[in-house]
Amino acid sequence: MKRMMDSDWSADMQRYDVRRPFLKEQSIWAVWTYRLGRRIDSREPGRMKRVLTAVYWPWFRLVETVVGISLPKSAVIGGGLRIWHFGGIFVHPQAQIGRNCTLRQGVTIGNRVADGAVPVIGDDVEFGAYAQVLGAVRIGNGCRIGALSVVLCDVPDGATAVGVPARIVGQTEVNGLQKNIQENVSRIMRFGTER
Ligand SMILES: CC(=O)SCCNC(=O)CCNC(=O)[C@H](O)C(C)(C)COP(=O)(O)OP(=O)(O)OC[C@H]1O[C@@H](n2cnc3c(N)ncnc32)[C@H](O)[C@@H]1OP(=O)(O)O
Ligand SMILES: N[C@@H](CO)C(=O)O
Repeated sequence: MKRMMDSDWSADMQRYDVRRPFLKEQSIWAVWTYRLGRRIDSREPGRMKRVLTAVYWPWFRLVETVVGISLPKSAVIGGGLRIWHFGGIFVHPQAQIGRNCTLRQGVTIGNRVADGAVPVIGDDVEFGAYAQVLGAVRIGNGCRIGALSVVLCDVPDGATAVGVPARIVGQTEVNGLQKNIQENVSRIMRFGTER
């Protein structure tokens, strides 16, 4: 069978910058399984696709249960996914995650209520351990979500969101735009006291 090139998987592997990652990082089993599911879904309809899909489901359930990482193949996740550690990681089947994002143990990207809308995550986003991002929120490019934070609102490009519910505590330069909320807030406060 012709080997299919999967540039997203190649990008994932680059982020797992260790020798023999399959022996050292359980999370790569889940990432590999997710990419396999996407490749099967992209095949032309036919008997082979049906057979592969039928075999895929028990394999997916086994890996999901063993490593505690649920990456449904219907979710859209860009290349360069890096998951540190494992356990309690759930991505909603309709979620969208950009390129080069980093997840950690306990992260949930899902809805706020059953059948509710789900997050859209930009590129280069870092999720701290046990971060929860819930509902119809947009997380911009280059954001950082603090450990144990619960994000219920949009987070602009380059911002750091922390706490329950999450608040923005900082913003860095993304795409050439200098933004720093903390600086702007102190400037406004200084202006207020100097008048
Ligand atoms: C086995 C392992 O090691 S697994 C690895 C686990 N580690 C992680 O998951 C790392 C996640 N990283 C974090 O949560 C970090 O604190 C970050 C990235 C959110 C912020 O880091 P920094 O930019 O250095 O922010 P800094 O430490 O200056 O904090 C800024 C403010 O946010 C607060 N803050 C930072 N992180 C959090 C958090 N997770 N929850 C609540 N508040 C937080 C700080 O107290 C500070 O508040 P203040 O301005 O009122 O004093
Ligand atoms: N480097 C790891 C530490 O365990 C992380 O960022 O999660």
